[in-house]
Amino acid sequence: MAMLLKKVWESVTNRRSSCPSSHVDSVISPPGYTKSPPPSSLGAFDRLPIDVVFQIVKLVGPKDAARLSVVCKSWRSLVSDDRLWIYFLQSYHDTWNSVFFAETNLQKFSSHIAKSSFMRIYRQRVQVPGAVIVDGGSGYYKFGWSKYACPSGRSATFSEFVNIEFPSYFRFRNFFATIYSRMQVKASAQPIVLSLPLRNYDDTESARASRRQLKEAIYTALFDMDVPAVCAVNQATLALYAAQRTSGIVVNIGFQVTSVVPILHGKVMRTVGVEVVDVGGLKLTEFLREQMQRNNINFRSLYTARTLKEKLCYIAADYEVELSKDTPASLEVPGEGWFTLSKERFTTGEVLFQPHIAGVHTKGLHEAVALCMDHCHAIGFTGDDTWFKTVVLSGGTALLPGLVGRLEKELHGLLPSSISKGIRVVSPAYGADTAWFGAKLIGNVS
Ligand SMILES: Nc1ncnc2c1ncn2[C@@H]1O[C@H](COP(=O)(O)OP(=O)(O)OP(=O)(O)O)[C@@H](O)[C@H]1O
Repeated sequence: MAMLLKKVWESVTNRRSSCPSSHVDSVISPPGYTKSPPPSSLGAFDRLPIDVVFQIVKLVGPKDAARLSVVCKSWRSLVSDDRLWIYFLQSYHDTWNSVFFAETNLQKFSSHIAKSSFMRIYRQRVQVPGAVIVDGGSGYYKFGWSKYACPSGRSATFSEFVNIEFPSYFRFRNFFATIYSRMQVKASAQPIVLSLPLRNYDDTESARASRRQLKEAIYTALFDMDVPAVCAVNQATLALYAAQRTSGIVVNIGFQVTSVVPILHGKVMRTVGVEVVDVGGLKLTEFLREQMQRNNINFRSLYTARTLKEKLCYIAADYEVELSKDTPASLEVPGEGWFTLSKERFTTGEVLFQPHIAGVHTKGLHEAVALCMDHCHAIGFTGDDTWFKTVVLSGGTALLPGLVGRLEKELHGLLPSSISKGIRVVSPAYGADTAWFGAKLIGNVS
């Protein structure tokens, strides 16, 4: 292998003087994701099959591949191949593995941006500084950099800012100023990609006005802080992008409520209707606390109940069958001691499907999703009856083990086979940080 690489460089050095040089900047492939035509002559490398030369270039890496492009037209043609740079994007940087999806699927939503070659896209990734990413969840906000693998910080929104969803200019100024100071970055230095909370879902004039008001308050607060560019997208659409899809139904199990959001080609289908269930992560924690108090399990803080919920609870595949089983499990909570839960482990999550057991009078999660699918099917505007059959879960509570299988099972039980055939429930790829990852993906689009 060392010999082969040596040969590449000898060939490069010999030919650099004889070939007309060109700069990497000028290399732009035709629109689309293309394969370059076979190069005319690669000198000594002509004796090797082109696939082998291609493999060698993969091995030399992106930096040296870019250098090869200035040797002559033949090498430039070879190393401009989109497949090579897609390979580099996906293999050389853990945090860039979604760039290919973003560039091929999300870029088309901004028709004014001309398509670039993947070689150019790669170079932009190296040169352009990242964006600040903020997911202002109603329970927990997450912030960080688009170039980083995960959020650099998370904090409880409700305890610090009471409720950031009410469009108050000063509340937003305070919220963003806190984040910029924690990130130790000047607001004017970076663009920001922001996830908007899912509120006022309806397709009515007053709901539209209230969404506009929320956006305006956010934009005004940010531009008054001299932020150079703002991109704000709703949480559900970002969760869908994080699952590398642009159409489907997003089920965001939020802090206070659960939203079932149909999205087609990146657009929330408000005409179909967004279903809202008044159960979220907080309700489950409170219900576990009540059960523990009832069963004389002593603890000091609500955070203990939350930890036990996150570490020991699950969703039963069949609630009635589970009730007849012995299901104890124990966990040590630092500062509080050991706790053992039994039936509480699955009765807590069952509130999502049977809210009445926690005294909440609303439909179950499966019923809300089935209703949404039924509406999507009835409207049927695309001629494609499959786009709504992928259900993408998001939010921390969606991490409860067993949720995917149970939701699929309930949907098959509720819907006629014409609708339920082909349904797939997708677990949240990034749990509570799902919207943050969707925003990061947008922050990385050229
Ligand atoms: N592994 C887990 N299992 C169960 N629940 C979890 C887990 N991880 C986090 N949660 C719960 O998820 C909830 C927080 O979720 P998340 O951060 O998605 O809310 P949010 O983004 O603030 O809400 P919203 O979508 O309403 O803005 C909390 O109730 C937390 O206890």
